Amino acid sequence: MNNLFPVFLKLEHLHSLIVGGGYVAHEKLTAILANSPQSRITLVAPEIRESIREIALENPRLTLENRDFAPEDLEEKDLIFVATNVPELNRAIKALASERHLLVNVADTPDQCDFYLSSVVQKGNLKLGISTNGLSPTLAKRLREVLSDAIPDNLETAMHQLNELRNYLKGDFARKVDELNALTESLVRKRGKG
Ligand SMILES: C[C@@]1(CC(=O)O)c2cc3[nH]c(cc4nc(cc5[nH]c(cc(n2)[C@H]1CCC(=O)O)[C@@](C)(CC(=O)O)[C@@H]5CCC(=O)O)C(CC(=O)O)=C4CCC(=O)O)c(CCC(=O)O)c3CC(=O)O
Ligand SMILES: NC(=O)C1=CN([C@@H]2O[C@H](COP(=O)(O)OP(=O)(O)OC[C@H]3O[C@@H](n4cnc5c(N)ncnc54)[C@H](O)[C@@H]3O)[C@@H](O)[C@H]2O)C=CC1
Repeated sequence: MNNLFPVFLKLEHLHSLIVGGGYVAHEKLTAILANSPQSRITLVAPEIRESIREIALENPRLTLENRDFAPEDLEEKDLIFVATNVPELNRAIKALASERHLLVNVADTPDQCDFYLSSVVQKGNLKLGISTNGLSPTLAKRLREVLSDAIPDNLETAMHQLNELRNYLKGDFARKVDELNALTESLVRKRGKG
């Protein structure tokens, strides 16, 4: 049983903090920016990889702080990604952040995470997030590849057409639901049932 509650965050409305500037921090950063390029992010670390500096050059909403983490870094932040190579420090940051009711992801420490990153299938406006409840990120990655291939590219056109119809039917909620359900029924009709 997977008890995680999936949500889709508008990271451009939030201010995220990444603590650490190594390989794992780079992975988190690219996962965030691949989905939400307008994210507002501050990254703090005494050593920051060149690959992260290059990303910062192209992202004015990414601020690099080249120094040790300080508790004040948690101020005015919404989401915290902890990825230093000092496990005790990661735990201490998680504790400080939780005192402030912030949501925290601690790299490689699922029991310290308030949320996990998911594997993401993107086809235009369609987005699927995949979680294995932390059991196998590799399976999540493979499923992303399988689903990316299986989902037809022309869904984008259908999505736009349904959106137009949805706007056209605005007003009478019950009628809108009936019409949209009738129109999309063929998408879910079981094979063999006509
Ligand atoms: C719990 C979670 C917390 C979180 O990080 O948010 C977590 C934890 C851990 N990951 C570890 C390892 C790896 N992670 C990946 C890849 C991804 N990991 C992601 C998410 C998550 N990873 C969350 C659960 C997601 C779920 O519910 O399924 C993805 C989906 C999203 C993303 O990170 O962007 C992204 C795939 C993106 C894509 O390609 O689609 C690979 C494979 C690879 O890189 O090729 C490996 C190596 C192989 C392996 O171990 O499977 C380790 C052990 C580290 C060690 O051994 O020391 C831990 C710690 C532990 O499990 O204890
Ligand atoms: N690189 C990998 O593929 C894997 C890494 N891990 C674990 O993930 C963690 C991070 O790994 P990497 O990113 O590869 O390490 P890394 O050595 O590349 O980066 C660590 C980062 O933490 C920063 N840091 C250290 N003290 C800090 C402080 N006081 N304040 C702010 N930042 C500080 C460093 O400046 C550096 O940027 C480690 O615990 C590592 O054991 C686990 C599995 C795989």
